[in-house]
Amino acid sequence: MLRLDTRFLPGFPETLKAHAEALKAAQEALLAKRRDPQNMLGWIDLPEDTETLREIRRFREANPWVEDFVHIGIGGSSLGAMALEAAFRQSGVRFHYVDHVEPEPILALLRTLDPRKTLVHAASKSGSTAETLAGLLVFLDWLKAHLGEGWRRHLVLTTDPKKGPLRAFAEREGIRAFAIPENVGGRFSVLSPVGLLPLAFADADLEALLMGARKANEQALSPLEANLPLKTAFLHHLHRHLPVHVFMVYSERLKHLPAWFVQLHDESLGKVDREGRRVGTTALPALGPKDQHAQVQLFREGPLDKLLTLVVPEAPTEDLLLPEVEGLEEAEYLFGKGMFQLLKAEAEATYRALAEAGQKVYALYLSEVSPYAVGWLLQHLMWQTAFLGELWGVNAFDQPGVELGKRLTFALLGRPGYEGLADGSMEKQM
Ligand SMILES: O=P(O)(O)OC[C@H]1O[C@H](O)[C@H](O)[C@@H](O)[C@@H]1O
Repeated sequence: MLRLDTRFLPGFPETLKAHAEALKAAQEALLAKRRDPQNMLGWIDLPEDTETLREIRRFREANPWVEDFVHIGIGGSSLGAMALEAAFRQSGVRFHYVDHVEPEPILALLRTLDPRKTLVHAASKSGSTAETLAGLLVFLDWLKAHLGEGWRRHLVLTTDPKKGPLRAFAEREGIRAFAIPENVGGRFSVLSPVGLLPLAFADADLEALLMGARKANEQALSPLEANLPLKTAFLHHLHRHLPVHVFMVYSERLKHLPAWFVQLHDESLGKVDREGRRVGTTALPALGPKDQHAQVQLFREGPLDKLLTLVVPEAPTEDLLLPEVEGLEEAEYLFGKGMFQLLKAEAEATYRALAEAGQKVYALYLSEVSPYAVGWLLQHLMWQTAFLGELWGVNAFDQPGVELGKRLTFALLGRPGYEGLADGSMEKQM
C-alpha cells in the first residue's frame, strides 16, 4: 500500500482542488491515447498479462540447473530487473549484470563462471543496442566454445515480438525468445519479461508484484480524490520551477530503485515541448540513511532549488533487536530498540530537517518493502510520469535526444552508412 504525506506543503489540498478540471483533462487526454498502440501505453496492461507470467514460470521450472544468471541489457532493459532482483531474490541463483562495455569486469566475470551452470539472458526492445549486442557476442562465443551444440539451452532472449536483429537471430537459431509488447517502451518494460524473467530465477513473488501494480492502475483510472499518481504528478507540476528532483529511498533493499527512477523521469520528461521550449527537471538519486552522511548537507544549506520525494517504509518485514552491550553505554539510547525504529526515526528526522531548511519535500510511505507494495510503487511512478508528460506537453514515451550520440558512435566504429559523421561534417547530417 502507498500513502502520500504533504504535511510540509501547506495549501496543497486546496491548490489541488482548484486545478481539478485541468487534471481531469490531462487524465482523459492520456487515457484517450490508449486506443492507438503507437502511443506506447501498453505498460498499463502488463500487470494483467497472466499468460506471459505462466510461460515465464514454466521456463523457470524447466531450468532448475541454473546457478548463475547473466543479464545483458542496458537502460530500461536492465535497471528495473536489477532493482527488483536485489530487493526480492529468494533463490540461491547468483545474478550478474552486463550493462556496460568495460572489458576488464566482463573478463573477470567470465573467469568465475561455469558455462554448464550459467544462463545468459540478453534483453533489448530494439534488439540493436550496441552495448547489448557487444555483450551478447562475447557470451555467445564463450558458450559455443565451452558447450558446443549445447549452447542454445544456455541462452534466452527478450525483445520485440516481431522486429529487430535479436528477434531475427532467435528465429534463425531456434532460441527461446520472450516478447516485450510492441507498444511498451524500454523504461516502462519492467513488468514485461525484461524484469519478470530474471525475477522468476530469483524466486521472487511475481503474482504479488503484479497484484500491487494493478492497485496503481485502479487508482490512476479513478477520479482525482482517489488518484494518487495524478496527485503526485500535480505536485511535480506545481514545483516545475525547481530544477532538481531528489528521489530518496529509505531502504537498502531498494538501493537500485533510484537509478531506475532517474531513467524513467529524466528520459521521459526532459524534452522540447510543443511550443519549442526545453522542459524537465533533473532527478537526483539518493539513499537514506547513507546520503544523510553525504548529500543532506547540500540539501539543507545549498540552493533551495529542489523538490524532494522521500520513499519510506512504514513497517519492517523482519526486525532486528539492538542488544545491550556493557562498556558501550554511549549507545544506551539504542539498547532494546528495533533497528527499524532507528531507520524510521532517521527518515522522519530528515523529512523535518529538510522542510525546516525551506526545501519542498513530501513523503511516499510504503506499507513495507514487499513485492506487492513495490509493484504498486513502480506502476505508480510510471503513471506519475505519464501524467506529467500530459501536463508538460511532451511525449513521455520517446527519446529523440539520445539518437545523435548513437549515430556518432556508429560513425566512429566505421559502421557503413554513417561515414562522414565522425570527421566534423556532423552538422550536415543533423
Ligand atoms: O532495450 P533497448 O532497445 O536495448 O534499449 C536500451 C536503452 O537504450 C536507449 O538508448 C534508450 O535511450 C533507452 O530508453 C533504452 O532503455
